[in-house]
Amino acid sequence: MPLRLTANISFMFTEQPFLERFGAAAKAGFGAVECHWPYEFPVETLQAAISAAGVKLTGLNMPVGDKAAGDFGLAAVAGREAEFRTAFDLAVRYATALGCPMIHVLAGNVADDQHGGAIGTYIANLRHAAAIAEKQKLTLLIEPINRRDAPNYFLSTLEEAVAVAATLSSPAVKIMADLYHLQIMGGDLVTRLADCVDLIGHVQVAGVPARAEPDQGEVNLRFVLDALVAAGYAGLVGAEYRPRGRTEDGLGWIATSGLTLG
Ligand SMILES: O=C(O)C(=O)[C@@H](O)CO
Ligand SMILES: [Mg+2]
Repeated sequence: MPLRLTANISFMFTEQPFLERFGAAAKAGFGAVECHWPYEFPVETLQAAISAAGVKLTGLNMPVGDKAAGDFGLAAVAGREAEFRTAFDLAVRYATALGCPMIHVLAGNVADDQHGGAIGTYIANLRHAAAIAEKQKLTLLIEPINRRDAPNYFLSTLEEAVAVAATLSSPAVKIMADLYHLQIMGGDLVTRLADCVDLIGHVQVAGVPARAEPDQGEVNLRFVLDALVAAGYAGLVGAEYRPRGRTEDGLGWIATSGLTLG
């Protein structure tokens, strides 16, 4: 079975206002989309846009806290557990109302000398969220983000994510394997991903280092995706890149990717 591609409409189709991107993705052939933070719109408005476009929303991010003040997630940030729970509840409300099965739980920025303490906060917050997600049949994604783009982000390597997911041992907690971040943080994608394939809940793709269409750069996407399938991965693949030009003009890479759209 070929893997199915989703369009991340927070990076793609940004030529259109947000609500019009569902329709733009559908017109380009996508049957599924994911996004980052849809919270500026009421749930009913999003439901209408998604249903009019005839697409499925497969993933969204939980709120990150005060982005203007430097927040990029709350899960590993000590002292903000109440805020984490409120933000998580909002994400669950949106996800369930929109029929969206996956929520990305962002860890947040933590100073290097605070990492030792932050792991306890991270595990406790994820445990709380996982219990809710298990009941609601949602999947929580944790994503290692590379340290070049996000130097203070708490979760930066695949191996750390594996250790966290293994500690939690919840069917609701999976890793979002974004090949862009993972290539920057050590590469060796085929072997490292195969070693933890059972813990991978979602894959995202972009070219490296440009973070544009994955048809250029240092990763042979087809080779890596074929290896993931051979290792047993059968989930979705999100196109999370910044198009070099107009989004629609840059979709040619899909034809040779082995991915399916519909
Ligand atoms: O930046 C990424 O990579 C993501 O997947 C986002 O969800 C976080 O900004
Ligand atoms: Mg990503």
